[in-house]
Amino acid sequence: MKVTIIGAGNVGATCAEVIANRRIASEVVLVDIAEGYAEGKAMDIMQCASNSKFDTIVKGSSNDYSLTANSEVVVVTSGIPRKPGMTREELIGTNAAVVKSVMESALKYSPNAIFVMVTNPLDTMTLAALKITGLDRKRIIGMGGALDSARFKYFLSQKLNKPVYDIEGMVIGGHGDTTMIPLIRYATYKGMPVTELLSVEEQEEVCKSTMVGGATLTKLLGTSAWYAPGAAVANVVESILNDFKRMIPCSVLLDGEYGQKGLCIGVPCIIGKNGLEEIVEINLNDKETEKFLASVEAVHNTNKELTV
Ligand SMILES: NC(=O)C1=CN([C@@H]2O[C@H](COP(=O)(O)OP(=O)(O)OC[C@H]3O[C@@H](n4cnc5c(N)ncnc54)[C@H](O)[C@@H]3O)[C@@H](O)[C@H]2O)C=CC1
Ligand SMILES: O=C([O-])CC(=O)C(=O)O
Repeated sequence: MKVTIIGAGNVGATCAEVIANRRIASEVVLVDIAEGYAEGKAMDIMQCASNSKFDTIVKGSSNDYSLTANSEVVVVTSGIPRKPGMTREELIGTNAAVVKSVMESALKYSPNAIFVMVTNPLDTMTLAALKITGLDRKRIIGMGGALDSARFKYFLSQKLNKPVYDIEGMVIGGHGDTTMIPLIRYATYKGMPVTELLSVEEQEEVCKSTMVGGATLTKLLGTSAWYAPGAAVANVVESILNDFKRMIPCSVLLDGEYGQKGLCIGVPCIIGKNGLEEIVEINLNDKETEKFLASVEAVHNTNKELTV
């Protein structure tokens, strides 16, 4: 099982390390435009192997895509991250050009791959990848909701003072500071609705912290986060390679689901060997529907700036 990761920076290299450490794939190829960088990251990760006890082979390539040939999954993390004070949407110009160049090269060598998009602004870059390649929507999945949901569960665990492992929760909508929708009504602690365990103010605090989770870390770190993003991507890759059919909120092209068409946005998806196996249409109440429609409008507005 071979995975290519384009962009050997913070998120790409972390994802490679998680995939190797958890033995999710047998081979990982990191590709980066910066000369020597991907080779260096790959060598560093491989020098973990004897202590961390994994057999996955991690290779690096300075923009030579022949090494990526016949990957089952291609992860796209290449592009610039935001700096404190910026929105993800401000990255659109630079990153759309990067996505265009890498998609064409990657597809040439791995014509049957499933693509997992990470580059921001995520929902728009996922749509860009679809437009550039003309691939079926099943094969291009944007990773945003897996990360946002992990943050949601973390903030719930902090507020409830319970282990994160005992908490379930999902975030849908756009992967943006104001567009994501933590579904608090569906969140549970061991099956018990968190809405029965937290006050309305506490619930609002958790949702707010989740929505600005990426911005908070960007302010603290000076660049955007990588550990949780890398782990979230690895989980999506794992569900594809093993055909686990896990339900993971991902940004995919809607074709009538949730009453929407022509945009990629986070919705609950069944992720398996074909990529997007199914979109799950959960019931949204009036308030959630209103938030979803606002999120759809915001993502459409960002998409208008796309020139690829
Ligand atoms: N969807 C999500 O949930 C998340 C998305 N992101 C996004 O992921 C992207 C990467 O973030 P980081 O890894 O932190 O950035 P980074 O700057 O650490 O790494 C990006 C890498 O891409 C490489 N690159 C640029 N152009 C390239 C090209 N044409 N071909 C190959 N490699 C190229 C750079 O040389 C760099 O090594 C950003 O756009 C960031 O906003 C980050 C975290 C979460
Ligand atoms: O905040 C950012 O720009 C990076 C990202 O998407 C995240 O960490 O959620």
